[in-house]
Amino acid sequence: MNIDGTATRSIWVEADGRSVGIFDQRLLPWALERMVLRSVEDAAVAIADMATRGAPLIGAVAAYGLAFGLYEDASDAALDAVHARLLRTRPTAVNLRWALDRIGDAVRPLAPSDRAAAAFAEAGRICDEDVAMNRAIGAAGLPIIRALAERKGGKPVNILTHCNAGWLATVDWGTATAPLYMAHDAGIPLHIWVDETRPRNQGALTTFELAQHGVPHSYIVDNAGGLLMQQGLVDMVIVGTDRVAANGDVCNKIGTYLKALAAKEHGVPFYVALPSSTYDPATPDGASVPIEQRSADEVRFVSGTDEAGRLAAIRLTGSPAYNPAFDITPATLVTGYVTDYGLLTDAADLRRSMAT
Ligand SMILES: CSC[C@H]1O[C@H](OP(=O)(O)O)[C@H](O)[C@@H]1O
Repeated sequence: MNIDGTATRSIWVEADGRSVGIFDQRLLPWALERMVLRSVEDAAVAIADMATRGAPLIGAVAAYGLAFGLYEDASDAALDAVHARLLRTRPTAVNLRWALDRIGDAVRPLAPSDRAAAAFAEAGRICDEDVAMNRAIGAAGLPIIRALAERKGGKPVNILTHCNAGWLATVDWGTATAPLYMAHDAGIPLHIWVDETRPRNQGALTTFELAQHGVPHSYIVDNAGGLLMQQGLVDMVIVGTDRVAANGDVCNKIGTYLKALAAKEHGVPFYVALPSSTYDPATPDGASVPIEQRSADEVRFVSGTDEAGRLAAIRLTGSPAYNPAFDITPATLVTGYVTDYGLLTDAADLRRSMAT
C-alpha cells in the first residue's frame, strides 16, 4: 500500500541482500521510523516487543530470523535452537509456527552450506504469497460489501473493525482491510468505525492506513461498538485473526468476542478474514489456543509518542493489572470466513478448503 503516495510493503529486503527492513510500529502513526533486522535477536526482540506485529507479519519476520541464524551456524542443532528461540517470542498467532516450520522443512534436507540462502529465499516466497492471499481475501470480501451497498442505495456502508488487521499487520493489503481497500477503490461509499483497541491501540495503526488510502473512518473507544450497533450504525463487522481452530472458533485481539456478541444480538453480520496460514487444524477448538499474557504495564500506562516522536508513557494506576492479549469468539457467532479460498461458511467448509 502507500505512505504519502509511495508504495511500500511492511517488510522489505535491504540493499545488502541479507537483512530486512521494517517500520517500528511502536511509534506509528506519529513517527515513521524504519528498523533494520540482521540477527536472530533483532527479529526475536522486534516480535516480542511488538515493534513488528500482526499474525502474518510476525510469521514473515520469524522466517527471515531463522535465515539470519543459519548465516551464523547452519547445523541441525542451530536450526533447532533458533526455531525454538523465535517460536518463544509470542504464543498465540499460529502463523509464527507455520512460517518457522515451513523454513525448517525446506532447508533441513539441504547441505548446511546451502541452508541460509535457501531459507532467505523461502522467507521471500512467504512474503509474496502473503500478498497474493490478501489480494484474494479482498476479492472474496468485495461482493459482501457491494451487496450491502446496493441495499443501502448509495449511502455509505458502515463497517466496524477491531485492532489492526491491515497491511501493517501483514506484508501488504491486510486481511480484514483488503476488502475495504478494494471496495473503496471500486467507488463504493464506505465509512469505517475503528476500535482503538486498548491497551496497544492498534486501531491507531488502522486509522493511519485508512487515512493514507483516503477511506473515510472514525476512531472510537473500544466500548462504543455496542451502542453503534444498537442504533443501526453498523452494517457489518470484519476482523482479522491470529488463529482459527479446527472447529471454526476464532482467536483474535482482546475485545473481539464482545463485538461478536453485540453483533449477534443486533443482527449485524460478523466476518473473520484470514489467509490459510492462520487456519490451524491441529488446534481442536478455541479453548486450546494459548492466550498470550502481556505485561501489566501495558494496561497501567497509556503509551504514545511525544511531540518529538519519542515513545512516551503516562501512568494511569499503580494497581495490579491483568492483560490477556487475545480472546476467543465461538464459531457460532461468525457469519462467514473471508479467505484466500473465497467466502467459507463453517468449520467443515474451512477444513475442506484449507487443510493440506
Ligand atoms: C491480520 S493480523 C491478525 C491480528 O494480529 C493482531 O495482533 P497483534 O497486534 O497483537 O500482533 C490482531 O489480533 C489482529 O487482528
